Formats: sequence, C-alpha cells, structure tokens
Amino acid sequence: MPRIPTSELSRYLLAGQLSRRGCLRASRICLQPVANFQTRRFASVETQSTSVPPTPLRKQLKEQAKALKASGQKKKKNIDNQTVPGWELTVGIEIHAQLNTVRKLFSPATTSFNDSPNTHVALFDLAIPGSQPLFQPETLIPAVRAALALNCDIQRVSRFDRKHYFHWDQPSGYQITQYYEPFAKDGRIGLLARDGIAAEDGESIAVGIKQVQMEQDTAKTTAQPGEAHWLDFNRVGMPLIEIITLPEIHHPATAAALVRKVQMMLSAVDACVSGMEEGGLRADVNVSVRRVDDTSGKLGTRTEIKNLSSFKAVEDAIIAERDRQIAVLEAGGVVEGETRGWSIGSTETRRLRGKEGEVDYRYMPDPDLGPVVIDPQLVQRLASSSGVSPDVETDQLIEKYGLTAKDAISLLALDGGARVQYYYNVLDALSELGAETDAIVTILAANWCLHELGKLTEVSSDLGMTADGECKVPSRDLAALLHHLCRREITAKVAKELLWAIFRGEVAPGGVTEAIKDNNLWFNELSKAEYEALADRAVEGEDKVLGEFLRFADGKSKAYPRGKLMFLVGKMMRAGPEHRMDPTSAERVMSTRIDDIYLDALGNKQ
Ligand SMILES: Nc1ncnc2c1ncn2[C@@H]1O[C@H](COP(=O)(O)OP(=O)(O)OP(=O)(O)O)[C@@H](O)[C@H]1O
Ligand SMILES: [Mg+2]
Ligand SMILES: [Mg+2]
Repeated sequence: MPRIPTSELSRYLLAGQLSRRGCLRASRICLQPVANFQTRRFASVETQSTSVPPTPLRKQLKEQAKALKASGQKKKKNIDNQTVPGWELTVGIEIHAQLNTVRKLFSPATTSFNDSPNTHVALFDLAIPGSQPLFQPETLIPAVRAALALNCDIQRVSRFDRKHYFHWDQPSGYQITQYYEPFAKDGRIGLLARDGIAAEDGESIAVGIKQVQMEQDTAKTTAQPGEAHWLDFNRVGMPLIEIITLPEIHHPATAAALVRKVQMMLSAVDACVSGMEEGGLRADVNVSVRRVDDTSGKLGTRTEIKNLSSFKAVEDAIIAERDRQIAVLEAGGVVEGETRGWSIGSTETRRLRGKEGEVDYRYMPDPDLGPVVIDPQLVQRLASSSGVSPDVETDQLIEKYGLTAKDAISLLALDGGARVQYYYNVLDALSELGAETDAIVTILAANWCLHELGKLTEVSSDLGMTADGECKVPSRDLAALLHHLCRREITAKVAKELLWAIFRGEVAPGGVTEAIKDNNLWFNELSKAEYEALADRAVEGEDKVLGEFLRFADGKSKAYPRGKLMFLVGKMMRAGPEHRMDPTSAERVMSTRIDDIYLDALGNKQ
C-alpha cells in the first residue's frame, strides 16, 4: 500500500505552503485537498462526496421508512426483537471519542472542528522525515476526567505503542495508541431502565469497562466521483480515547443505551466536544451468538462491525448481525471472525475483510515516547472538580422541573450535551423577564427546546448549537416568545410561525416583541359572548350529534362523546376568525353550553 507520494507533499513544500520551521513547533499550513490521489479503496473510507452535501441523518431515516412502506415490507419493531429463542447474544463495544483539547496528541497543531481542510497540520502530523512526536500533557485532563466518569482505575504509569498499518489516512504507517499499558483500566458503567436498556435487562445493569486508552485519530477521507479521494489532515493526530467494554451486553437496545450514556457522561465532564451526530464519537460493535444450552462456557466467534455513527445504527447493526450469525449456524455453517460494515437503511451487515485479511499490526512500544506518569494528586483534583453525572442531572431535571425521564435524557443527550445548557439558558432568560418558572412553564420550555426546535432541523440539518448552549434561535428570543405564549398574548400557532422566522434570521436578535407588534400578531381573543354566538351557530342542524350527549346525560351510553364535542369545536373554529380564537376556550364554551342550554332545548323539542 503506497503512502502519500512524496511528490505530492514536496509540491506543497516547494510552493512554500508547509512550514519549514522546527518539526515540533505549531505550524498552520494550508494544503489543498489532494485531488486524484489514487490508491486501493479501503473499507473504512467515508464514502460521502463533497460535491453533494451529506443528507441529514433524520432525513435518511425518514426516507428509509418511506421506502420500506412503499415496498410493502413490514420491519419487526426493535422493541420486539431483543431476543431470539434458544440463542444468547453477546456484545462488546469499542467507542472512539475525540477529546476536548486545544492541541493534537503529539504535535502542537491546534485541533479543529469543521474548519477548512488542511489548515491545522504540523510537520509531525504528516510524518515529514525528521519530525518527532511531542506529547501534549494537557490532553490528559479530559482523558482522565472521562476515565474517572467511567469508574476506571487510573494507572500511574502508562505507555504508547505503535500499531502498524498502511493506509492513506495515516501518513506515518502506524497509529500511536496504548496497547500494552493503557492509562485506565477496570471501569464500570451503570445503566438504568430509563436509559433505554432492553426490558429483558430489568431495572438496571452494570457493564464492565476493560480499559480506556489514548490514541491518535486518522485523516478524514472523502470519496470523490471516480477513484479520487480527498484527504483532510486536520483530523490526523487529534487526541482520541478508545473505551473498550467487556463482552457483557446481551441485548441490542442495551448496547445502544450504553453508547448514548457514555456520550452523556463524557460531555457531562467536559471530556468531549461533540457527540455521534457531529462525528465526535464513533462505535465499533463486536457481536457473537451461542446456543443457550451450550455448556462449554465459551463465547461464540465474534465479528466486528466498524464505524457506527448513530445510536440507531448500533442497535440495528447488532440485530442484523445476530440474525445473520444464527442463520449461518442453524444451516450448519461456522461464523468466521471478520470485520463487517453497516450503512444506514440496510438490513444486512456486509463483509469487509476476513481473518485472512486481518492486518498484523506488529505492535511495538514507541521508541520516541517516554512513559506517561500521572500524579495521583492530579487524579484527585480532577475527580473533585468533575461535572455532575448524567444520573444526578436527570434526577434534578425530573424533580426540579417536572420533566419526564424520557425528555430529561433526550435534553442531556442532544447536541453533545449542549441542548440541556440551552434549556437552562431559556429558563434563566424567562426568569429575567419576570416569568413564574413553575412546572407548567418549565415543562412547556422543555417541550419547545426538544420538539419544536427538533422540527426545525427536519428541514435544515443544523441548529448551529454551540457548547455554551446558544443556537440560531437565541435562548433569549425563545424565552420572549414563550413568555408571550404563557401569558396568552400570542397563540401557539403564531408562536410556531415566529420560531421559524427567528430560525430563518427574519427576526432581529432581541426583536421578538417588535416582530409581534409590527406584524399585528397579538392575540386579541374573542369575548365570551362572541364565542357563545359561534357555538350557537355550530350546533344549528346538529340535533343528531347533540342526541349523543343526551344519551350520555341520561346514562344510556357510558362514554362521554368527546369525538362529537371536538367535531362541534372544529365547526366553531372554522366559522370564526382563527387568529382570535383559542381551541381550549372554544372547547370550554361549547361543553358548558351543551350542558347548560342545548340539552334542555333538545329535551324540550323531543
Ligand atoms: N466472543 C465475543 N463476543 C462479543 N464480543 C467480544 C467477544 N470477545 C471479545 N469481544 C469484545 O471485542 C472487543 C475487542 O476490542 P479490542 O480493542 O480489545 O480488540 P480489537 O477489536 O481486536 O482491536 P481494534 O479493533 O481496536 O484493532 C471488546 O469490546 C470485547 O469485549
Ligand atoms: Mg479496539
Ligand atoms: Mg475492534
């Protein structure tokens, strides 16, 4: 496998775009994407093309559901597909998480997130001859915080090893990782029913963490039409931790819940900048099956599905691979240890390479790097200054703000932990506006932060959420909007339209009230008499419908005819000026008038 041709690199060197200064000093160089760089396609390559913007995950899932519906096939719901009678599934997960650091692991180049390609690259990152690794000790801070959150024992001495493989995403021909002596071992992660584990796992479950190791990320490859690949070396050398669980997970939903919980835990202690949705976290799942009556005590042969980038993909890929392995074994075959891939929307995993294709990594201690010695005092300090755990924060969101466990956990999980910060910012802004932040308001605010904001991203892919909880809809503007809504000064419909306008940038920041004024959107509700007049008109010619209420009042029918009530309210709403009406008020007036007036009148008629 060829490495990056020296001619390509020297072209940039000659063009003066690569820093000639010391190999170990920070250098921001500007490489253009490597066009038409042809070499063997590797399975782990990300195959999106930059010429076509990637489709947002939610959209992909919707399209997948549509296609399934159109094909007339019915997919078994995951909730009913956690076990296969007669078989035990076993899963172990490797999670790669990008650490929240300013510099790369072994070079002083700054880390980047969605910056222009090849603008954060030091000589060492490209393995320019003569350059050497320079361990950046501050990368230990998020790494140790993460390992502590996962209840690991931090090792006083750990070491770096070289894992050799040849691929264009790793210019040196090896990745520096911790193989023989990782910095953290023997952790444990607790999962509760509310975290979304399979019902079969009961109220709670603990999964062991074998080890956590530090390692370098690889360059990002973007496949272009034809055989060309573009390489972005900003990602090469970014510090990662690899979290390796023991093979102790036995249900697909529990595996997905574990990855989600790890993401929440890492963001709670500020160890990571972004979650799965943004590409800061990736998971490989190892899957095996064995018959429940197997008494050998041995696990089945594992296959590994690499590079999963959503919680749903984790669950779906495990189900597909479990079913494939069972089918092979039931047909009298054997499961081969191999690496497999998964794409969104598929129903089967696909073989990438088998055992014979497995790379011999030729692990060896890196001779250019000394041991890492972590002072127990540092560990203590980091332990005592860590953020609140997701379990505790979920409890607080439930108890203090009245949220459901599902909404609390969704808030914590979204945008790599930034969505819940956004929620707090909205509540603070509501208090500043003088709003009572009782449960009605806190629940309403959570609903908008989750669901109404979520609807915006169904069309556009991005809210632009920052780590400090701000986005294209400033928290103060959402608070102003909710304040008016709670005081019934605008209708929910107007509030939703305003949210879109803010998102599209059509309302100046801080200008929600002005926008309502300028567009005459205040809710000038109908008077009681006006509602009553509309109700009277709505029941004209509806004696048959009113008869249903009479039957209920006379005890002839047991169920209150709520559907009929809503039918009459719908007639009222259609007949009146919608922007001046509230469906709840209309319903109240209609139901009172049915009881007080219309039924008597109907009785007299009959
Ligand atoms: N029989 C099995 N069934 C399911 N999972 C298993 C089985 N045996 C091991 N595992 C899991 O496989 C994973 C092995 O990860 P580890 O990083 O140690 O090795 P690797 O996959 O060979 O390395 P890498 O992919 O990083 O090159 C662990 O999560 C472990 O729990
Ligand atoms: Mg591994
Ligand atoms: Mg692996």
